[in-house]
Amino acid sequence: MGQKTIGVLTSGGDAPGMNAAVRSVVRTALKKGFRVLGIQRGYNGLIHGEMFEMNMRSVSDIIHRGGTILYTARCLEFKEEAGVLKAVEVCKNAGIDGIVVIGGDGSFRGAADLSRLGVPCVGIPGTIDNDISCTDYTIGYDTAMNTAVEMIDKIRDTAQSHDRCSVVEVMGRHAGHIALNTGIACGASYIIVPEVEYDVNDVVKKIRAAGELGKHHFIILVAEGIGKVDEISRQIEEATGIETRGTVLGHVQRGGNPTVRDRVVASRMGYRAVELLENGIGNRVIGIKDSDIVDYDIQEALKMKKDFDMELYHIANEISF
Ligand SMILES: Nc1ncnc2c1ncn2[C@@H]1O[C@H](COP(=O)(O)OP(=O)(O)O)[C@@H](O)[C@H]1O
Ligand SMILES: O=P(O)(O)OC[C@H]1O[C@](O)(COP(=O)(O)O)[C@@H](O)[C@@H]1O
Ligand SMILES: [Mg+2]
Repeated sequence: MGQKTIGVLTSGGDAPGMNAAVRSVVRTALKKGFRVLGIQRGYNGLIHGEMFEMNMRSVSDIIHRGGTILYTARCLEFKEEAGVLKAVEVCKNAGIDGIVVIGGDGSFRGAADLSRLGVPCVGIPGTIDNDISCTDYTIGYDTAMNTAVEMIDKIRDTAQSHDRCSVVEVMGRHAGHIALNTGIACGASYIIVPEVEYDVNDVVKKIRAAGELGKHHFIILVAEGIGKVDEISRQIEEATGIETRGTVLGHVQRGGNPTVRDRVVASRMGYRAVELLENGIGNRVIGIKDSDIVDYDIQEALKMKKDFDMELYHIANEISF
């Protein structure tokens, strides 16, 4: 058998730590004697054959950088069978024996399609949202939350100076994990997430109760899955008479240098992904469970459900006065 060739790509929203994962995949594969192809712009680049051979130095000086040196994309064409078939053809022609796909749930659906059609893929969870059920943790989550907290601390300074209420929206797509953790870390008076039903009257009650205990400024955290920051701000201002401002943090949360945690998890996951492909095992997703690196069948992983941390939500509510 000739030399094995492994491809690596990043797909979906970028996440800090993706570069650390790419570096780990490339270095592990090269150490094992494989040829490595960097595929640019996710499945888009795969379909169009945008790829280049990588060596040890191709991943120098990137472990500390946000974004992804391989670029990323959301590729609609790949959601159709014809797009996947095109990609399979490209893989055959390039002699690709397996691909490491760094991305989120959408990217893993694509990886399952490719695996089914004969290109073994291993997924590494890279998304700030932490919305992948089979893993406790996704690459980028820690950095995104630390960035959000840094920003909200600044918002708090101005809210405090003006005796205002600030309603802040953080990312997370349909999940409230970022909102919950940044909310507790910023001392938010109330955290509104898709996983828990909310009534703006309860938010108002909480603000009033804290106000009676001498509080003059308030942070309300809202998950992207709820949105409506302007409407919620207006409702709070009308009901309490407290001047209220809304802020949507947006893409700032996706950038910046990855934290230690993101770099370490990315390095561990990249290593395992290559080990699987080395053994001819595809259609797997890597995860981390109770600090251990694990892997699952992609279809099974996509069927799993992730619990929202209701205990933490309860604690946040109890101590925010
Ligand atoms: N059901 C699907 N089948 C095949 N490919 C998919 C599917 N869903 C998403 N993809 C591919 O994965 C890409 C990234 O998915 P997306 O949901 O945008 O981000 P993420 O992977 O971060 O969740 C999409 O642009 C598309 O190319
Ligand atoms: O960058 P875009 O296309 O505006 O997408 C925003 C979405 O991407 C994210 O930042 C990351 O999501 P994915 O990792 O699933 O791509 C979400 O939090 C947000 O809903
Ligand atoms: Mg996703």
